[in-house]
Amino acid sequence: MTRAIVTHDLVKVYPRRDRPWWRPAGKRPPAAPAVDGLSLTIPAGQVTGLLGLNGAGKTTTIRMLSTLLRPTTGSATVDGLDLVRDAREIRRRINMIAGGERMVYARLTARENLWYFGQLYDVPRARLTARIDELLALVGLSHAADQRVEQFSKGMRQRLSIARGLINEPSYLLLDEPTLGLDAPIARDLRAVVAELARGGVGVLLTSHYLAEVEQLCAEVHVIAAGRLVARGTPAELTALTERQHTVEITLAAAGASADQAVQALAARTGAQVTADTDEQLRPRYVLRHRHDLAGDLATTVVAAGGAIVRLEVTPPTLEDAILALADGARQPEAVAA
Ligand SMILES: Nc1ncnc2c1ncn2[C@@H]1O[C@H](COP(=O)(O)OP(=O)(O)OP(=O)(O)O)[C@@H](O)[C@H]1O
Repeated sequence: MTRAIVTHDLVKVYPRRDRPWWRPAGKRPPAAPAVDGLSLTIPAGQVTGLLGLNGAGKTTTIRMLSTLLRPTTGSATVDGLDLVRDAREIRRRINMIAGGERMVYARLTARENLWYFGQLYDVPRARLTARIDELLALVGLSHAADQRVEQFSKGMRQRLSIARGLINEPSYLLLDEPTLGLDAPIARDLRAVVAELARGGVGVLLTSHYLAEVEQLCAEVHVIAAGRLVARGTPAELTALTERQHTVEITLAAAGASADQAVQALAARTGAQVTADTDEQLRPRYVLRHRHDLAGDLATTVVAAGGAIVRLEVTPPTLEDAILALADGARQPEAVAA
């Protein structure tokens, strides 16, 4: 059996809360599902991204996979174990870290918190003491181990939440915006830890609004919109899928008929869209849009035609463009196929 979390047609409909208690439920339309038939695979040993705009259903999916929320219909397995029937066993193998949430107790010290959660996860006592020390060192809290959490800064609490999420040495780690609100160096350390865990065989599911983080860590990304899968692929594949274009902007020192002809000829030959105007200093400026980066060709052509380049700037398509386009596409009748 390949080790993975596999979901089949997972659906979650939250009960409607906008009905006053005296009004009968019968006539109202049911609430739209927050997750609507989601089938995905989160393999062991890699980081898999789950992306979508606000309200797409990412947190709901993570809460179902962490057994905190029961699916309305559909099923999921974790290394072959059933999400609902084997929830107790699954809880030992899975953990979740949610950014901005402090899933630790203020009245307890850092060490006491980890001891408490370790017991909850049935970590053997003989292992637990050493594990707590390792984790406190990992998140840079060894010096504050015996301080009460109420005296901690926000960043320290978040770091302790990360240690809590790793206490049971999970086989699968569900990360919901894990670096939200973290200082850049701590966020970078956390990314390094996540990459290392994946290399060691842990299966990680990551949601993040920091797309650079997603591009850096994720082997594969699932994009969801309104609870449904709209696309799947490597970050590079998704970026290419949307056919967003490279934009090359070139500014020349002075107007010249042959440089102008050269730019227009290149655009005609490649099928690039071209617009011509002038900058604030009235120097000729051209903007070319094409699926490929034409900067090299453009520079060579212009120089060969005697033009002097004062500025050349390329804007490649980004994963952010892709997510926006995919989410947009999902609202149109013919959605981008997954
Ligand atoms: N407890 C709840 N009760 C009712 N509806 C909910 C509840 N939690 C979430 N929803 C709804 O379910 C949908 C999906 O929400 P969810 O939080 O899973 O999205 P998300 O992709 O995590 O969004 P975000 O990026 O904003 O965190 C939204 O329409 C949201 O309003």
